[in-house]
Amino acid sequence: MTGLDVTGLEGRGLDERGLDVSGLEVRGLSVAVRGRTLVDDVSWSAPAGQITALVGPNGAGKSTMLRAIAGVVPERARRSGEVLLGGERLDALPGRERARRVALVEQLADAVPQLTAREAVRLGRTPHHRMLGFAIGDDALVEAALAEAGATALAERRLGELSGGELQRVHIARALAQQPLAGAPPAAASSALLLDEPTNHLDVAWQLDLLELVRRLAADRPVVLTVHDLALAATHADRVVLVDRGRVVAEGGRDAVLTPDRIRAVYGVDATIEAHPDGVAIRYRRMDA
Ligand SMILES: Nc1ncnc2c1ncn2[C@@H]1O[C@H](COP(=O)(O)OP(=O)(O)OP(=O)(O)O)[C@@H](O)[C@H]1O
Repeated sequence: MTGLDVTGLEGRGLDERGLDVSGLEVRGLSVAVRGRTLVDDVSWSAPAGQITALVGPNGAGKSTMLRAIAGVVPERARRSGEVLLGGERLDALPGRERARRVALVEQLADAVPQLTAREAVRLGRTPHHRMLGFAIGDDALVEAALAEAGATALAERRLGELSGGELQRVHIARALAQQPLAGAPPAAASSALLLDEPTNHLDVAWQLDLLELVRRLAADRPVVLTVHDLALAATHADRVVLVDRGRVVAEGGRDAVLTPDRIRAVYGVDATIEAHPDGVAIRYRRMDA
């Protein structure tokens, strides 16, 4: 089981207030579309070197938050607040530069079935070029990204033939290729990886595989993932941010955030939480049962 030490930031870039400026920090972020508030003045942080799980009921605003951090908002949306990475304001950066710093792997990431995995990963280099095209060094970065995501063996396969788990790896490789010097820390310390429901549609073995990959990637960058399985979040994440109706209900270590009281208040179900040496198990019951 992963330790959940929210104060374990020694050796990281702390500013004079003790905040981790090498990580991702969301400050007062709001997103509204046609007068409806989807994300309501949320503030939370995701330190580099840790996995931060964003959890909450359907429609709570998790995907909208990740998209807003990556600079993607719905049409006619109004966004306010700040997003900092390594102490630098991301929302002030041009889109292309921002895309190099923050990579988002979406739930239903669009996949052109005819593309090979290698071609799809190459597209990750797009924010590094003025026009569509490739530069010297791209090939090596693409191969490094494929290797880092454990997708080298898939390079020549077409996306349309891949399983959900294989496709997820290719999407992660593309996200890594999008960032500066993929696979070459410490430059990667100034980039962040956002994964929207990365374990969706994966069988348990693929889930564990993916979470091991995510753990490796989190070694030198902040990784934020959304997940519905609270036991998985409690077992594999270092930090948990609980979201409900566009707001942050709680943020911090597993024990502090995922309590039966909070689960009841947010999801409307009773939960029994058991910590085991190899993970956390949660049983749910209807409140009136
Ligand atoms: N483009 C959009 N225009 C208007 N409303 C939107 C748009 N995208 C999302 N919403 C609304 O914003 C709210 C939050 O959606 P979001 O997808 O962020 O939630 P979520 O927590 O990721 O949900 P889930 O767990 O079901 O994926 C929902 O009520 C959704 O209907």
